[in-house]
Amino acid sequence: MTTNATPRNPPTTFSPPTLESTPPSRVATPPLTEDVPADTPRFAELEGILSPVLIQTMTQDLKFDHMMPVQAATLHDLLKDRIDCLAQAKTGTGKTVAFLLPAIQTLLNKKTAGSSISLLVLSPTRELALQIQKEATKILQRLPQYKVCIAIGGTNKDTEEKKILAGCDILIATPGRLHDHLSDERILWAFRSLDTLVLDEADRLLDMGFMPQLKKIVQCLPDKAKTNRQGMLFSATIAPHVKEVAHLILNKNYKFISTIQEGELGTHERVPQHLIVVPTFSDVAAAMVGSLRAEIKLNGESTFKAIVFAPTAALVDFYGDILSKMRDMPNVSVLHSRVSQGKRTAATNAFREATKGILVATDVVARGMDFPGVTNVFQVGIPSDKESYIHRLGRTARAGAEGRGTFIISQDETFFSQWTLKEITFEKAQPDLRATDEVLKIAEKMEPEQHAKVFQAWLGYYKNHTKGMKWDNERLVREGNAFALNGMGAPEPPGIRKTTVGKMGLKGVKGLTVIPDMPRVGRAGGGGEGRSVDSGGKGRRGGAAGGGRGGGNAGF
Ligand SMILES: Nc1ncnc2c1ncn2[C@@H]1O[C@H](COP(=O)(O)OP(=O)(O)OP(=O)(O)O)[C@@H](O)[C@H]1O
Repeated sequence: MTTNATPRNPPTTFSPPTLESTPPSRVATPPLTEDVPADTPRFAELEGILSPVLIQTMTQDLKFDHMMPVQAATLHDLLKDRIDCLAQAKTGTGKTVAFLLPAIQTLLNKKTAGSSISLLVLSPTRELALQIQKEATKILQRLPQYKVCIAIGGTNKDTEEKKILAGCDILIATPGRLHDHLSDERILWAFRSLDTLVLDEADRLLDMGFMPQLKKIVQCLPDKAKTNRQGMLFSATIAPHVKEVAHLILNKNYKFISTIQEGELGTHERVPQHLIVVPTFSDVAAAMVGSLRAEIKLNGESTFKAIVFAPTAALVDFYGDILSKMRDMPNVSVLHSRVSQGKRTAATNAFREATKGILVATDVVARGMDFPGVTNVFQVGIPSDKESYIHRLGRTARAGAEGRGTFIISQDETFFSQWTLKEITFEKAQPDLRATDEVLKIAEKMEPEQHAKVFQAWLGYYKNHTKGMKWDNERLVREGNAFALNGMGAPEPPGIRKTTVGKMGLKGVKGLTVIPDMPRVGRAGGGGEGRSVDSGGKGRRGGAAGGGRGGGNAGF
């Protein structure tokens, strides 16, 4: 499949600095403490392109002075020429405004408030959808007659429906819930003259996990050519498959605009990335504690705000429980898809507002989430892929701020740092394992059900990486058993139900304790038993029972 995509075509109207040239000089933009480049155009200079009211909002309310490079590089194509674009820029560099501003101006140019949906933005997670809704509402604060609605999973569908039907100009949605809504004729009708369709975190939405839903959504929408609908894809990473499937949303002759150098991995130069390699999986949690303590000391406790990423929901709970039992840690919260939506939203909002604290999370907040003032990102265990590493790290050092990254892996996972992330020059640091006994004492006291969950999640996750680690299934089970005994302090390796063992592809593997399936009476009991794999990535859904469909939360 070929497209006529133009590789990194520098924009013309604003002659913004191409990032390929010298690094831009910087100017402080109140009230942000971060710096933004000074040699991009100012919002105040956009008269005749943007409505005066939007310019006032950007400059007086949001106090944005200069455009960020990706905003300058795309505005002309997206707004004046209304060209379909695939846009790439590093994490935390203002992509949200880059797509919202031209799309909102198009809305103002074309529609009176409440007439029909003009802009649809799709997001891979509910949290990101809520954040984009907030951002769009801020941009429209002087035009409150235009309504920004939301369609995400885990919330009341009828309430959403009523709001959409009451006159919605902009809809921010996750694919699963939107698809559910589209079975309603009245909602379909609201899309009759859609002007703009945006995929934020496009490469995630266009990967295998979301593709079937996305195809169905596009089929439901009015014909792109007839309605002259514009397509925009934005992401910090453009995985190779994206250019092949971009035609689902974009015209054949779409433009590819990137502010990232070719061959560059796309992480910020100013983020020191530390690599800590521990001898075995059982040492990972202690190294995490040791490294957190060192970074808290370095940063100062009063402003230490960190996200600790772990591969699966069960491992997030495991690390979260350990950290929250340590007196010297700031407030610890956890976030993953098994947490109820109400708690997820509360935890997200609280962490956004907090000046200090630790959020332990899965990839559910890896992409797009803008938590101000995150000083550190820790990745504990390998992520599912290179893109995930980049997006997770991008939760710090946003909009010109400083930040630090720490990647903690066991010896067997070093294939990932050596090969998958070969462009990164890591600063190697020695593990501090002084917390080993402390961690083990806390882990030993956990309920057998929690040990079983963590063990099962661990096996399920690393089963997907046996090739990289050059392990066979027996080695996987041996390592898992050692982790259960030495890392979790379980009295013996937990048993796994027969069906689950089958689903994991571990039938007949030596060293596993297989326990009989639960009798099939309803869904009660078991506290999470019956899930096959508590998977963390790439659209693989978790197990069958209990976790809910996730409606666009990608099963993390
Ligand atoms: N022109 C600007 N001047 C100053 N700050 C800005 C400007 N544009 C956006 N910002 C701020 O920069 C921060 C990062 O922006 P945003 O969240 O859109 O990043 P992103 O590129 O989408 O990141 P990610 O790849 O993680 O999704 C936000 O707090 C946003 O309000």
